[in-house]
Amino acid sequence: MTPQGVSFPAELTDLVRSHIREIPDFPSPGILFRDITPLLADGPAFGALVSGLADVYGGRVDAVAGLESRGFILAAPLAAALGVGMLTVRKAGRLPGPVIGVDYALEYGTARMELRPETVSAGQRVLIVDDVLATGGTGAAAVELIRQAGGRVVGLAMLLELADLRGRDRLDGYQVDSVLVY
Ligand SMILES: O=P(O)(O)OC[C@H]1O[C@H](OP(=O)(O)OP(=O)(O)O)[C@H](O)[C@@H]1O
Ligand SMILES: Nc1ncnc2[nH]cnc12
Repeated sequence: MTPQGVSFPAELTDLVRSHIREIPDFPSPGILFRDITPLLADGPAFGALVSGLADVYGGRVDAVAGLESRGFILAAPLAAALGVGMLTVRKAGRLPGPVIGVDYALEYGTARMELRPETVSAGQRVLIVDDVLATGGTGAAAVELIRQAGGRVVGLAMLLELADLRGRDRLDGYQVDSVLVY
């Protein structure tokens, strides 16, 4: 697949930027945490974000995969707005079986993501959605899971991208669209 990025309206990017809080040394020393809760708490801003994403991806995807847990908050309303199903990529031990799993490293700590392969149809065009692209470990794990389950990853939509952490490099060959890049 040739990655062809989509562009989000500048007003949407500005709206998101103005609703993100930056917290130094959370959840551990040296991490600058980008807090999306002010954006979620602002109804018109959150609505504009979901509408903006739906405008861009409408007609292009058959399912939206949300990555636990903050990715769920964005993926669920987007899937509903697009009229497609939502796939839940969950942290280890949360989904009843049968599941497939992939281990990965985070900016802070390690984790394992799981997916119920029965929720994915063969060849389904899946958009992966998450709030933050940092090292790319979570996104790469999700790509692997969707692929193993028989889905076709058409891209990854990220609310925020922390460019210094080069997560995009781990997603080489996939379309990665970020509303706001730091
Ligand atoms: O690109 P990466 O380095 O993999 O990091 C990005 C991931 O880290 C955060 O999730 P976290 O595991 O902190 O969980 P949460 O969404 O449950 O807060 C964030 O929501 C992304 O999913
Ligand atoms: N710096 C950060 N802020 C918020 N969420 C994150 N997930 C991974 N790194 C993060």
